[in-house]
Amino acid sequence: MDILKNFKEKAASDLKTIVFAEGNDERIIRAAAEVETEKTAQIVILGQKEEIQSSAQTYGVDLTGVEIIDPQASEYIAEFRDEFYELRKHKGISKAEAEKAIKDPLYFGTMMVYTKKAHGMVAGAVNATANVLRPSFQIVKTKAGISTVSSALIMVLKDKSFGEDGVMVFSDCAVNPAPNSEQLAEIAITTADTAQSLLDFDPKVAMLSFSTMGSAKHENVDNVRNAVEIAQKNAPHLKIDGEMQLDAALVESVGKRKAPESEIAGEANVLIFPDLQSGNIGYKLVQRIAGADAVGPIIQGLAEPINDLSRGCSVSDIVNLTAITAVQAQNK
Ligand SMILES: CC(C)(COP(=O)(O)OP(=O)(O)OC[C@H]1O[C@@H](n2cnc3c(N)ncnc32)[C@H](O)[C@@H]1OP(=O)(O)O)[C@@H](O)C(=O)NCCC(=O)NCCS
Ligand SMILES: CC(=O)OP(=O)(O)O
Repeated sequence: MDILKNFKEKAASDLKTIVFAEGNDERIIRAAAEVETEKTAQIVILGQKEEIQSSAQTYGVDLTGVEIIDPQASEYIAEFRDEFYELRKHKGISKAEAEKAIKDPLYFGTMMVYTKKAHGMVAGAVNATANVLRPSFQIVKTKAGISTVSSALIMVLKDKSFGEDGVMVFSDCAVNPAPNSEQLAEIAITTADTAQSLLDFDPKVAMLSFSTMGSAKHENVDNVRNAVEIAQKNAPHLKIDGEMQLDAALVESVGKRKAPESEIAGEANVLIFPDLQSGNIGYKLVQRIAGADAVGPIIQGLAEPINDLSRGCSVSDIVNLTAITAVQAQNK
């Protein structure tokens, strides 16, 4: 799979430090050792040192070169508590609550990134997405010019006739449960930027619906139609079109029939789902039934690279997302 090889080569060319917050998971320990062997990042694992070392021995994995930090006993606790307190005191948090919060590995890892002790974090093999994202929203916050953080999945398909030689980008499949038109427009523009900056795509963005160019009437369709209008107005240089059904977005003959005026119908390489129900189900259908590799979710719009895994991830999913996190850190 060439694109993943490319990410790894790029990551290896300028090593970044990436935190794995979930040292209590076998896949994370195995992935840390693999990243260390492949030399695509410098890994810090969070957790209890003796426990992680003993697990590594049980799995027959060598963690030489991997740093282990215990958030419960780290020299950074006082610094992180004070920084986090300053960031959240307007929400009525006390210093004791701040200390309790930052001893949680997800908060501790996010504080490491915020204070530049690491370049990025990967988590979510054990924790649900909301728990991975909340600390990043509270601590590192959004990039300048972005108000809605979202996610992108790089889908590497078996059928090379779709997207760019079988590679497509799907969004938002992990963050925003029910985006309004403004948010959906921002998600489309941010995802086009991710497709451009990470994959060198000329993005052709289809905004998906159960309707194509007014063929059905419903408030959910209106939400997508309005989003298309906003996205086209805010980013006139991008090829963004819709609303359209999936077949019109992907199949040339159907695109010609249903959306003859569209520049991207039938050849979309970026798919924007109307909400999280369809996005999360959609990517998992393609991953599990069509046998695609789903790389991500890559979180887009945060000020620092912090990425989420699916709890169903494999060791190689973690290794791949780590390389992408390192490349995001290089591109900052
Ligand atoms: C991500 C998520 C936890 C945020 O939920 P929320 O209820 O808005 O969270 P909170 O109210 O605790 O908000 C935390 C902060 O993040 C901010 N925030 C929430 N969503 C945001 C977004 N998409 N972009 C930027 N900031 C966001 C809030 O404004 C808030 O800021 P503040 O605390 O400084 O005021 C929620 O959208 C969620 O659960 N999404 C679904 C995740 C999921 O289950 N995915 C499926 C599997 S991948
Ligand atoms: C991205 C995603 O769906 O994550 P999880 O499977 O952990 O809920």
